[in-house]
Amino acid sequence: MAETTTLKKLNGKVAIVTGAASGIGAVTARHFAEHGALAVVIADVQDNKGRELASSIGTNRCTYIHCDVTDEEQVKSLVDSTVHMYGRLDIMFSNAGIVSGSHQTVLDLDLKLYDRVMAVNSRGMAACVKHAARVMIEGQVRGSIVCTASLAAESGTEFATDYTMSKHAVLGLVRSASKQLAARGVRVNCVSPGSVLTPLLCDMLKVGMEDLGKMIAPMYARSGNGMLTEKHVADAVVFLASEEAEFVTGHNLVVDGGVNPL
Ligand SMILES: NC(=O)c1ccc[n+]([C@@H]2O[C@H](COP(=O)([O-])OP(=O)(O)OC[C@H]3O[C@@H](n4cnc5c(N)ncnc54)[C@H](O)[C@@H]3O)[C@@H](O)[C@H]2O)c1
Repeated sequence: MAETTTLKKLNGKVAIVTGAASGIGAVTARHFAEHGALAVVIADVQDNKGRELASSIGTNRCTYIHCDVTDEEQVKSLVDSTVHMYGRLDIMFSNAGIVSGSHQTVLDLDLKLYDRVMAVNSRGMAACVKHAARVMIEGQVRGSIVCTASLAAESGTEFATDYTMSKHAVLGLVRSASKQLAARGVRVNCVSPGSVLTPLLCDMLKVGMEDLGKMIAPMYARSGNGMLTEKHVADAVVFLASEEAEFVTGHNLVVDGGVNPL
């Protein structure tokens, strides 16, 4: 009984998770439900995967909404529909992200790919923070917004210039928004995961899931911590989203087990 009570850190909360059809977002959406969230809205562009996840969590408290975060109208509509269906918005986990299909060193920067990465990872993130914060303030909710940054948010990389720039921008957004929204009762933080086995990292490193596992396992083996998984990141997001973190805002919570390849 005591165990069940301590697990429910998000009792009664209404949450949106973007980029929730896969990887870190999918595991976090499920984790929100396990932590007692009243409702979890899964937002993504992968409709089949998003719908399957929503029904596996349970359609009584989980809904899938198609939302391309590069389109501000779709983001506004996602937030408004959530408030319409569930009466409020307590938590926004703004997590959708992509990488370019090429290595993107500065000398070879393909600016069309650059624009796409910035549109999802930076502009999309800003739209989610903007519209979530507006409805939280309007509903007088002491809300929590958590964005997904990256280890690449605070360090340069050998390649992926566009991705690195887009994640640096997330830190600027979180630090500014947290200052602007503190007096209105809305907290804004981010998580910065190390390498996690997801389709995004496969795309970035141009390998399949099995080979990716073989590539990153030795790095984690050296640390003695075991592999970093989506669940470790989800635990950090639940903490930031919960009232346990009620005095935490403007923070970048690095989740890498002390193994930082950058
Ligand atoms: N996997 C890692 O090692 C790692 C490390 C640091 C940060 N991150 C960040 O974690 C976040 C989640 O990535 P992941 O690793 O779980 O990858 P993933 O590819 O499994 O998930 C990303 C999700 O975002 C969705 N998405 C892409 N474009 C979208 C758009 N325009 N609108 C809405 N949804 C969109 C995808 O459909 C997908 O479901 C990203 O922001 C990524 O940059 C990942």
